[in-house]
Amino acid sequence: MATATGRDIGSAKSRKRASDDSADSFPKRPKVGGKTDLTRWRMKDDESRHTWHYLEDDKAAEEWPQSYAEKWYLNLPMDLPALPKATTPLESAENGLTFFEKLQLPSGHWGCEYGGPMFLLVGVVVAWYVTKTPIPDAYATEIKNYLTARAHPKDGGWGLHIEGESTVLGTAMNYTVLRLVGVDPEEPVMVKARATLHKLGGAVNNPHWGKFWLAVLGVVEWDIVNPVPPEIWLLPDWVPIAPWRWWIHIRQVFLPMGYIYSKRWSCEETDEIRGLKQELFVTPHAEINWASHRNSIAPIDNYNPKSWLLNTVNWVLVNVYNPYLRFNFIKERGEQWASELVDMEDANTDYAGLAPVNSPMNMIVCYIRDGPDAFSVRRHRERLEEFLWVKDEGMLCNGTNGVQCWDTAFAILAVVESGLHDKERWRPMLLKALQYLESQQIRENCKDQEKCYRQPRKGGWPFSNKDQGYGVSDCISEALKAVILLQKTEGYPQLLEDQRIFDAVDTLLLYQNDNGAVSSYEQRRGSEYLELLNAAEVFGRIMVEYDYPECTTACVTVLSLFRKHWPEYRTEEINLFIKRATNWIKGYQRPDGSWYGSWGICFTYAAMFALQSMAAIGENYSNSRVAKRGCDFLISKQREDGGWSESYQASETMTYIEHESGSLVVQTAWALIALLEADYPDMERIKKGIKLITDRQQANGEWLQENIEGVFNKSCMISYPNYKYTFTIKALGLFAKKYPNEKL
Ligand SMILES: CC(C)=CCC[C@@H](C)[C@H]1CC[C@@]2(C)C3=C(CC[C@]12C)[C@@]1(C)CC[C@H](O)C(C)(C)[C@@H]1CC3
Repeated sequence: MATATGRDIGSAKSRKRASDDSADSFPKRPKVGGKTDLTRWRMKDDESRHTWHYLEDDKAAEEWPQSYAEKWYLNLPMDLPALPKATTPLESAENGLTFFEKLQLPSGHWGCEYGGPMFLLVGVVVAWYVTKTPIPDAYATEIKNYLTARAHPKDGGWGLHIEGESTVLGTAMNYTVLRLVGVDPEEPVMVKARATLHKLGGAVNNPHWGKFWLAVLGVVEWDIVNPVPPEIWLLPDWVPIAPWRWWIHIRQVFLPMGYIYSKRWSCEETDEIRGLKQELFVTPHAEINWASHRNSIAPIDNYNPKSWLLNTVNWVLVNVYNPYLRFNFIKERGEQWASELVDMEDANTDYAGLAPVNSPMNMIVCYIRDGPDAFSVRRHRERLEEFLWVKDEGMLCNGTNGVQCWDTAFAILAVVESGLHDKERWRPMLLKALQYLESQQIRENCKDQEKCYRQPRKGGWPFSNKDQGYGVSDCISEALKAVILLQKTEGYPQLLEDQRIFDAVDTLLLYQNDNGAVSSYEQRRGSEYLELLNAAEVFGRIMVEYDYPECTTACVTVLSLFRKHWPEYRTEEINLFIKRATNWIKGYQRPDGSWYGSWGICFTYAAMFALQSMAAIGENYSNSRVAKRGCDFLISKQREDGGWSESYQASETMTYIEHESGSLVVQTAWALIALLEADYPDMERIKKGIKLITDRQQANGEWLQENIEGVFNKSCMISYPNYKYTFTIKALGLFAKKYPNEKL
């Protein structure tokens, strides 16, 4: 059989079968193909633990009918009637809410796909594969469908995220996924992807994380993987590079990765692995000098090239430390401590894990260490399910185990800030949402908090759910704002007594950095110089916490609200916090009046937050230079049709770039919220944007999905499908509040 690059890899069928002793214990994958029946998929909301189930028979499907939310996730017809046409912005907001209410889940929150990154599914599938977890046929089929649908139309490869160009990481990893779930290497999708991978130099050009996954599978030798010594965890805390100072995501990934690297553990060889060994490389596998490719990387993957310092450290580790100085007792102590830290992470998240990169790695650590039947492995196996999502295109891996608390907080805020929370009509929905947030507040600090380098989390809210259990500054803030606003409205129950509100504030006050700004999961602990040790070539700004206008603003707005209602509680500290935070926001404004946003695209998203901060301290277009410049920047980007449109490339390049697809509803809403918060005086300009939003509203009240909204680490995009409701409704509502007599 000839590959698209002409090399013969031997037919999958004629190849020698895996030797019976090793391969027999592996669940055999049947041929994958076709489609599942989308009307048979159900998403179980077990107190916001989401898992997808495929109902095999009619009876089961009848007994568990598909909800509106499920139909919406799967893009199936919802058959909702057309609503009376909105004649005012407020009616349009209510039409939007009528639709959005239908998507609320039984436990009171909203669910959604959280896709975009194309480097996550590989972790889940490799973890399943090496731990011999059977992969249900319906999963395999829909994974194949998703990856086929998302293969780059130009060359059949995959990028770092769904909008990106094909890379080695994306292509080699997703090709591997497809092989592991049972796709035949001769299928057109594989042939095309393989050709692209070969053009990019094959899998030896994988970035670090890609090489790691292939080493776990035994497709490459460990010599190709740059060092991840678990001994680094033995460094005393005062050392400036000690890992407790790193950003939580890189820290929790390096931890299990280090353990597995140190063990040089690889899965036994199987048919699929033998196949991958032949298919992923441009030269014959046996002839590859693995060590010589440690630093090989395709230019397209090399977004953040390794520093000279890291290259030197790696060289010393490989050529001096590993062969001559790595005494067994140091190695074992490093492994032992890493293993204990993995256990603490598992205990603190009930095996859910921080995110879908470290979670499957932790599962593999447990498998290596505790054996296949251990509770730890079984529990991980269950929790891994929660990262998966099914949509019309197929099955994908979400960026976290959901967006539950985050979206629910914004949903409440949209209604309250539109002034609609007083209306009886919206009370049941809001009450359920409040009950949900109540149930998800984190009530206890981590077990062994100091030992595992966690900061207090009691009183906080996570981004997804309480099981995951990581407080994030802005998730705490937005949720607390939603809770306070509702609880201070007549007719809503006081589900959280004051002490629980104080707990949230106490936790929040721990987040401020020395310069007044606020980061994401923790206060900053290390210097930006640690970026010199960034080994993950595909991401920038990943080694330490940074200052974010979004997170800083969220804290400013909630603390401003809090002090109005509880003026006596920690008054001095709160006043100082707000002052220092808003000063930082002012100082962070760029000469053109913009702010760089890290979690949404990009300057538009940040402007919304920064101008809210200014509003919180009474600064607006007419009395503040900062607010005026912020508005002028936004206005300079308004398009002819009244909308805004920013490309994900703005996040990558840190310069404003318009999206080629024209105005976008979500970004228009962000810009309008910013202008409304800042009291921008030209109503007609704002109304033009409002018109764009209402014109795009469908008869049943919904808005359709447009371009991707979110981002992380500058280079990877991620979807927030509920933003097209929460922010549009908020923009419409704010406008209606300010200009109640304006018609559409
Ligand atoms: C590089 C690695 C380890 C990749 C795994 C994916 C995670 C790092 C991403 C996926 C979702 C993600 C973008 C998220 C955030 C951090 C990084 C995450 C967890 C946070 C919590 C940071 C603070 C933000 O304001 C906000 C709350 C919006 C996001 C939410 C999603």
